[in-house]
Amino acid sequence: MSLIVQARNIERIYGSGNNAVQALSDINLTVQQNQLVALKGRSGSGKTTLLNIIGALDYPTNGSVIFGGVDILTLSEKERILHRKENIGFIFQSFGLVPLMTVEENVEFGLRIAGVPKQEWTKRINESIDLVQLSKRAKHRPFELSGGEQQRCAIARAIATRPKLILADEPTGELDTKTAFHVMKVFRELVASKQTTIIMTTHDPAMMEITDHVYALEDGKIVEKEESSIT
Ligand SMILES: Nc1ncnc2c1ncn2[C@@H]1O[C@H](COP(=O)(O)OP(=O)(O)OP(=O)(O)O)[C@@H](O)[C@H]1O
Repeated sequence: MSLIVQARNIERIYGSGNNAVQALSDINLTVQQNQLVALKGRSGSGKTTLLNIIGALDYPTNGSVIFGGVDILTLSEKERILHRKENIGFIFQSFGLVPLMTVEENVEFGLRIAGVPKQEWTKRINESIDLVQLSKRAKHRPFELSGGEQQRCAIARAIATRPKLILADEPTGELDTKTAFHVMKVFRELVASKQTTIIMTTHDPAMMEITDHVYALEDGKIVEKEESSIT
């Protein structure tokens, strides 16, 4: 097994002076390739901030993030954009779907941005939409979908590009229990087939059970790392 992500001594302070908020401090975390890892913690404990930093969407105040052996803080802005495009799939709470595009067009848009060859598109679109059980809604636009369906569309878009790493902020938060378990099963299959590594946040202990490791965050610090019973 080899390391895909290593966060070293991460600190993130928002603002300055009296308004400074210490969102993260002394974060050390290592994630092996083809694992499914969860971050848990109360609201405001720093989970999203950490995902943003690992995903090269934000800079830590101190510390470094190593991705596949490269310190991403040494990359230029252009290289960071390319790194995100080529290596990372994001499933975030705002979903980031394009309102005027149907489910399949949104997934296609993700493939186009990631630079996946055009001849692959149809297969990948059908496969990923089918995996999240959204085929019946493939021709619908986001405003015609429920919150959970929009979330599954965002998941389909992220998995279609087969990124090395998927960062998912509460990916099952909008889903009913049955659908949430189905999505976790899809995540496990992707990880088992060695297609990807997934770091997700969740509040749900039942979802944590399905992961390889759970990191617990409290006030911006990792307080425990649990091995899941599944592996
Ligand atoms: N842009 C910002 N400016 C100032 N403070 C911020 C900013 N973003 C987050 N914070 C603060 O940083 C801390 C960590 O926030 P973060 O969103 O990472 O928590 P979280 O664990 O993801 O919470 P939730 O489960 O509610 O999404 C919180 O105290 C939050 O108020």
